[in-house]
Amino acid sequence: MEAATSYRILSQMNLRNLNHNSTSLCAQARLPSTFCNTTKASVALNSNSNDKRFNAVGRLSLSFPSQRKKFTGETFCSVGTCAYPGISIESDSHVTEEKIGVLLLNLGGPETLHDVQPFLFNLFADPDIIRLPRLFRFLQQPLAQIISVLRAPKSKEGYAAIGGGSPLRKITDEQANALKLALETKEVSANVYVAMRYWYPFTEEAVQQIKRDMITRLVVLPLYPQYSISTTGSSVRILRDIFRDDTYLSRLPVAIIQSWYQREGYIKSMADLIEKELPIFPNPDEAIIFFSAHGVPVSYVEDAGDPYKDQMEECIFLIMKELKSRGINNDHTLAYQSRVGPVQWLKPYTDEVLVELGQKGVKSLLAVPVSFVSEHIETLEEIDMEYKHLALESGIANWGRVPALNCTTSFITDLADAVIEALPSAIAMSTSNTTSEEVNNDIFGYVAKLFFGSILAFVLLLSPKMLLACRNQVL
Ligand SMILES: C=CC1=C(C)c2cc3[nH]c(cc4nc(cc5[nH]c(cc1n2)c(C)c5CCC(=O)O)C(CCC(=O)O)=C4C)c(C)c3C=C
Ligand SMILES: [Fe+2]
Repeated sequence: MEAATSYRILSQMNLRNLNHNSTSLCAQARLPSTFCNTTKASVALNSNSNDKRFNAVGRLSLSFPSQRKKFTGETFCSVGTCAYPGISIESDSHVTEEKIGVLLLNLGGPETLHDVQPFLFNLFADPDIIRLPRLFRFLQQPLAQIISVLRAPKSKEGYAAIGGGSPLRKITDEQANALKLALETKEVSANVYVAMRYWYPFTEEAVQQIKRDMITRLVVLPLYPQYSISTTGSSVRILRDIFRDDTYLSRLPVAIIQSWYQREGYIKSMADLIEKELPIFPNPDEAIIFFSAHGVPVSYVEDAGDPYKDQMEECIFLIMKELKSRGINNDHTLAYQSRVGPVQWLKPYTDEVLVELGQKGVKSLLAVPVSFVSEHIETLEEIDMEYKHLALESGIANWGRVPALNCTTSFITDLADAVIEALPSAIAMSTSNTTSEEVNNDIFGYVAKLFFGSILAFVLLLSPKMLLACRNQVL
């Protein structure tokens, strides 16, 4: 679970690496006087979307003017650098010691065939996976029991076909180690922890380790590039529940990276994988680039406001833009795989599109798994076996698939940058995560209600008719 040994970091280092886009910041923050200089001058920092301001007294604050949306109870930042409205790091002494932690969130997977049914139970017992109306929530666990038992044989077949278990834990641990090293290269030492949602190491275990290690600043990094209620949303909800009830954790400064599909490093790494794979085809220019994303039920997007579909489409757009800039102009398409149960899922469905493309005479197709950054059952079994078979059967003669990013150096380096950029925005969870705008609205709303309520009460209670009515009542 823990991919770290010891660490000591000076706050100066956080600031030195604040933003890879901003050379002026690096120059400023490297000054040894960062935390003791009493000059009040502020340095404006430019980043992609956030306005960051640093002043030489050692106070750093961030604001996110236009990116924030209210979203199922979470403060949501679509660019994904940080979830909180603002922070301040203050230091009385010359340097402040920090014990930095990075918490990687992932789904988890059964390690043996024996684990499959209990893993599925955990998954279906999650109210973010099967969304029952509040009134029927008491049915969640019995329903999870039934569905997991019914689903287990099919799932087991899949896991058996890829060696008897999910490779997710091993790959995520390797990513954690690689991220720790990448951070060290950038002079940030940190403990990197892994928290799985539905199997070992569970979120609770990782959080206990963070407490034991007395981490003083935490960056939460979900290993899902795009945000979905069913993935990042669910993991972060659990995390908030655990943190809320704990004195130490509720005061721990935390930055949550909600999504990172727009990051240049990630987009370029995906484009690299595609560029590298295209030459396997007899006519590389003619191969269709076929993005296949894990689906979600349509109701998530249409009723619950899940940004997953929009983010996925934007992500594909950015990858294709990057490829075009490299002179790669292949046709592309996006479809959704891995639907479960009888409800409508995001369309078009991967299996249906493959058949259609085959019927249209497409001969070469490069599959690109895009919603997940490690190999897992849906790449190794569903894509490499089921979909490949279906495609060949449908007349697609040349089949290729780009590997998952796993520990690709450029990708891990970019994750390290994302962590470093998020560090200064960490804020305690016990602090209300409502935005200042919302707080203002609340205050205005409260004052307005008080004002109009008082007038109404005054009019009603003191009007002669009312007084008369009251007197008649009493009499
Ligand atoms: C972005 C990634 C994922 C989304 C969105 C997602 C939503 C989602 N998944 C299910 C049901 C199942 N998922 C299963 C496995 C699984 N799911 C993801 C990723 C996303 N899921 C991964 C990476 C994995 C594989 C883990 C592994 O062991 O390798 C499974 C179990 C496997 C199977 O039986 O197919 C189920 C079931 C739902 C219902 C859902 C959205 C509501
Ligand atoms: Fe899934």
